[in-house]
Amino acid sequence: MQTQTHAPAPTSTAPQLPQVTLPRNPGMPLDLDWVARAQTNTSAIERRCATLPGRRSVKKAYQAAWLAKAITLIDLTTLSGDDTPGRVRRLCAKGRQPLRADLNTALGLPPLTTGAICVYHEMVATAVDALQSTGIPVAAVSTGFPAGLSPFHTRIAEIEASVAAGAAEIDIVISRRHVLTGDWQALYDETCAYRAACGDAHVKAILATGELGSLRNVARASLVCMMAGADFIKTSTGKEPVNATLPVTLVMLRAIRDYADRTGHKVGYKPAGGISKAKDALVYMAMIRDELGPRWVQPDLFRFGASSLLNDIERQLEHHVTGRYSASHRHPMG
Ligand SMILES: O=C[C@H](O)COP(=O)(O)O
Repeated sequence: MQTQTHAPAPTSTAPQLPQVTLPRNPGMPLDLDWVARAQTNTSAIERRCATLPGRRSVKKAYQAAWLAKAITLIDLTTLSGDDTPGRVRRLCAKGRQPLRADLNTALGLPPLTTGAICVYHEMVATAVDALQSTGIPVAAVSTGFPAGLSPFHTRIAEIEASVAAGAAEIDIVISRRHVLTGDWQALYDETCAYRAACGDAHVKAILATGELGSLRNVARASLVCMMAGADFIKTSTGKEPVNATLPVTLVMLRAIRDYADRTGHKVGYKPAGGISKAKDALVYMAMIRDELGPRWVQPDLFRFGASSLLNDIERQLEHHVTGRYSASHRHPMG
């Protein structure tokens, strides 16, 4: 029988303005021996993931604190073909004040913000303008998102244009074919070029894990992207048939741990796509805390890529305060 543990409340629910205080991952030369040694034990990984939600539930008093913390870790995202400046401005307003003021007060929380606002390049200028003097970074999905199959020079130009428009973080998509053909040198070179084009903007490397074929490929691609200087590794675009999962998360977190042990550089993690329930967010947070420690549960090292998670977290916090759930249509965005 599984025993439920009460995870301690996060040390602080007030890391509101995401400040990157860590030195960036500078990368390292491609180490093909290390890449080849990366293995995964799928059945052990699946067993561990199956038991985690029961073993690491967060109960009552701590739950609200963890959910408030989760809000600060969200890259609040809109990546739709029908995005408009108006929608992006509303999203930014939600990012500035993600929780209804009465709930914020009742919970005794300081002002919260989301970790970032994540949009297509075309919407970067609008988001930057809407977030002026908030300290909330704008993340742009560039490099021919989501497939990453546009000509290489246009992918580089897109990064440069997003940075020039004010994006502080660039979510790049890797070429899946380099992984599927085992061309690690090509993946490394591509990611190095993206990082160079980003300049001071931080690089989140989207692996599109649902298209990589195996957990071993996920582990190897994670290592190669970190060797190439990725500041974050991210699971998915949200557009693949399978997006963030716990097994993929475990593999990527262990790659991050190996890389930190060996190089001393902490790389961030961003699960993205299909994370829409507060209870699932708590499981991800428990896993990252278990695998990497509490330092990683901060906005400079952990983000959820999510378009609708905030909606459910706000509903759960409303229930915590009032004992009632409001209809989800009362939370039209986030
Ligand atoms: O990077 C973020 C994802 O595209 C968001 O996916 P979602 O809409 O399933 O939450």
